[in-house]
Amino acid sequence: TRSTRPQRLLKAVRKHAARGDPQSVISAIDHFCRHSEWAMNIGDEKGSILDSVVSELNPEKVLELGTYCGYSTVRIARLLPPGARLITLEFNAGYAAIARQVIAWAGLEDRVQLVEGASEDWIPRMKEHFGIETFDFVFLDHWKDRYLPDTKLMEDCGLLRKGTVLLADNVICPGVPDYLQYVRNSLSYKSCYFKSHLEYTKAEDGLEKSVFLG
Ligand SMILES: Cc1ncnc2c1ncn2[C@@H]1O[C@H](/C=C/CNC(=O)c2cc(-c3ccc(F)cc3)cc(O)c2O)C[C@H]1O
Ligand SMILES: [Mg+2]
Repeated sequence: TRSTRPQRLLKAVRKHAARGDPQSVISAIDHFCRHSEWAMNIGDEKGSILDSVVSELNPEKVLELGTYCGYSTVRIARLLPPGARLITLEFNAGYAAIARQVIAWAGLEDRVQLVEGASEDWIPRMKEHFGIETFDFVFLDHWKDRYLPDTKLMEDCGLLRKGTVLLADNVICPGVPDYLQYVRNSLSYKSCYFKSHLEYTKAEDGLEKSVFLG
């Protein structure tokens, strides 16, 4: 049977990236998506904004919602100190299988825990199952209608602390209007918009950075 796009993306990583070299994995995926097949990775332009937010924050405990092929997982994990931990949630088994191999090729499996399952099932279990008190940084890039309910769920589960940073992809395209309205009007967040472009295209998109005020 025909291979899937994530399988072809992994093949391109194995062919063009050096094992243990996260930057070459990132470049191989960006090249594949720009010249072979578009895929919904955050990409190089918005990825540089993600890099600057992570580097400035130096987070110890990171949560990513929506792993897909692991592109943003690699972008974030490569910037973390070895003691730091990134938990990434992905409910599609096929995507999870590819992402595990992409993360391993980059040599970052010691910092990343990929959990297969739905965010709404795992967010309430972060404390008892992973011993997480609160997250320092959360990257939202899963189904767009899940951003707001999952943010409220993280608040209710006490997983956010004063200063926790939420960074949301795709706030223009495909768009997350309910989430944007919430973080921009809630007294519990200080929010700002980073204008950019939809990965590998000229269409407008952007990231919303929201700091939880407690
Ligand atoms: C609730 C939940 N729990 C765990 N994993 C979850 C989950 N919801 C989705 N996921 C997983 O995240 C991934 C989903 C991501 C959704 N992202 C998107 O739909 C998405 C779509 C576009 C886009 C833009 C313009 C176009 F013309 C076409 C597409 C661009 C992007 O950057 C995106 O992230 C894969 C899925 O299995
Ligand atoms: Mg996205």
